[in-house]
Amino acid sequence: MTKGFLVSYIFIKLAIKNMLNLITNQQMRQADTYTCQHLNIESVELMEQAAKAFVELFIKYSLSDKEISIVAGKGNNGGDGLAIARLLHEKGYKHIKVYILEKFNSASKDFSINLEKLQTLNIPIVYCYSLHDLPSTFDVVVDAVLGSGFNRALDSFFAAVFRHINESSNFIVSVDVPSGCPADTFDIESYDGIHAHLTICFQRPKLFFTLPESHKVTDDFKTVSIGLCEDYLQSIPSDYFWIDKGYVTALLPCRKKFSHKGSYGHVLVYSGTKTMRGASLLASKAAVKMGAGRTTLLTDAEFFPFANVFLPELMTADIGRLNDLNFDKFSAIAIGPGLGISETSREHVLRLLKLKNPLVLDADALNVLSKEDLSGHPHLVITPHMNEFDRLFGKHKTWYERLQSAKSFAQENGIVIVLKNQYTFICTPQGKVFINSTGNPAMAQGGMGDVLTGCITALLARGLKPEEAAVAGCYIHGFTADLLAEQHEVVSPSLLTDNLSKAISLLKSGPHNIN
Ligand SMILES: NC(=O)C1=CN([C@@H]2O[C@H](COP(=O)(O)OP(=O)(O)OC[C@H]3O[C@@H](n4cnc5c(N)ncnc54)[C@H](OP(=O)(O)O)[C@@H]3O)[C@@H](O)[C@H]2O)[C@@H](O)CC1
Ligand SMILES: [K+]
Repeated sequence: MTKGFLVSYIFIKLAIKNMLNLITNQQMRQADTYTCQHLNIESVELMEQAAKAFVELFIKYSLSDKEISIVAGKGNNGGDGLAIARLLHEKGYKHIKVYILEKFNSASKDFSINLEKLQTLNIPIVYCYSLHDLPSTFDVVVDAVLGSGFNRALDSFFAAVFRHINESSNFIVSVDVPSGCPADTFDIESYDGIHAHLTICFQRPKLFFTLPESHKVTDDFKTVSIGLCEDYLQSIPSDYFWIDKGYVTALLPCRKKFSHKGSYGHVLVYSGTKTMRGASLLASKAAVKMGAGRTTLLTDAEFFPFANVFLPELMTADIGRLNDLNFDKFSAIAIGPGLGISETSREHVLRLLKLKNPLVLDADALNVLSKEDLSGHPHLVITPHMNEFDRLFGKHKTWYERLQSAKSFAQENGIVIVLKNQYTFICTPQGKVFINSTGNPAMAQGGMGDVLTGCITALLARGLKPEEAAVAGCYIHGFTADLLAEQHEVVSPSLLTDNLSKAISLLKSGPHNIN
């Protein structure tokens, strides 16, 4: 092993180790106990740290002139709420009122300690025995009724309180999880808990928040570190990982001195039907901007002049002379964007599946296949959206079920499935799911998937493994759009593609401002 290789190997290992593994509520509670024992601190100190971390983020929302109602239960989530009330008071917040729901069998020790501290301050506390003890409207609610200890169906009192808060508040911020949220069971069918505008999670985002069904529970979520032992958390087994910047930057290959175009791989993009060639042009341009050494567009000879004017860097190959084409020279191939559904399309895709070149299948390349066609290729990435996925793998009632199908198929067949979502899931042959943390609604426009296909294919051509190319491609695609969305209401696929290379530089170096 050379020294340079060894250094980058260690760096990548460390980056994986430091990536956030998503864990269950139960495991989080074990981490809570472990941290207290290991650091020799009382659990109430951990509660103080959690409340501080919450407040630090909360004050960034500039709500100090609003009336803040802290609605608390009597477990530790409620204890957090009381500590938050005290800390906001210390920060100079003038309009704080605390409502304690009295329908709990008992109070936790740390709740009681925080209640005692709160009672010494000039903050109104209302003890609520019925719905009538709550005001008719709220401005800002800090929801601290139930957290990870939520363990059974809500009774009519809690359901009525939560309905009232949902219907009569301007802004609801939940502590750790929205009260009543089925974070581990994913059972959202008849949800009657809090619908937060923002949830501030402790230490880890919840897997549930990455599933589209969670829109009933929270509009947005942010995660704050509360000082739990990271080494212990990282040792908890999990199949789900939240992709972060450090992991992706460690994956990206450097452009080295004395390198040349041959050092960065050769991408082949199959062009689509005459009416949808824009899709393959977008994929090709994304491959160029993502740093592939060469990119060739396979298309009809009559289209060569248009392709060359659109993107002079593109090379062209004649689809009419396919039998003369030496596929061995391509380091990675993309097919699907604008392909069209036909028997000929299916023949093209099946031919590519017989080759060993790293391959990305998207859109119509998936629409002409069945799932049986997808096994046996050693370097295959497929990038379906929900409908494409369900056509191949059958209808799914929930996103959690869909995710489980993708996870097991990827593992059983040794392929990478990029299941597109606001938080795209990348399911790997090792049975892991990487969850992409970048991207935003400004990207919702036709052609965006074609750009993603180009990004992933270029990274494959540059030598990344299929799961690495998929993870890095998704992250950079969304990261570029996030930077652009600060200045643009809509981030079109062309705009995103034009800025890919700049965004990669910023990703590696910061600061994160694209202009
Ligand atoms: N993990 C960490 O690292 C840290 C966690 N921290 C915080 O602690 C929170 C977890 O606290 P927790 O364990 O006390 O549980 P919590 O959510 O307050 O609820 C318990 C109470 O609710 C009750 N109850 C349950 N279901 C119910 C229902 N359907 N309807 C009615 N009642 C119901 C239950 O009743 P019981 O089952 O005992 O009868 C009990 O009284 C966590 O989310 C975070 O905010 C931080 O402070 C520090 C670091
Ligand atoms: K809560």
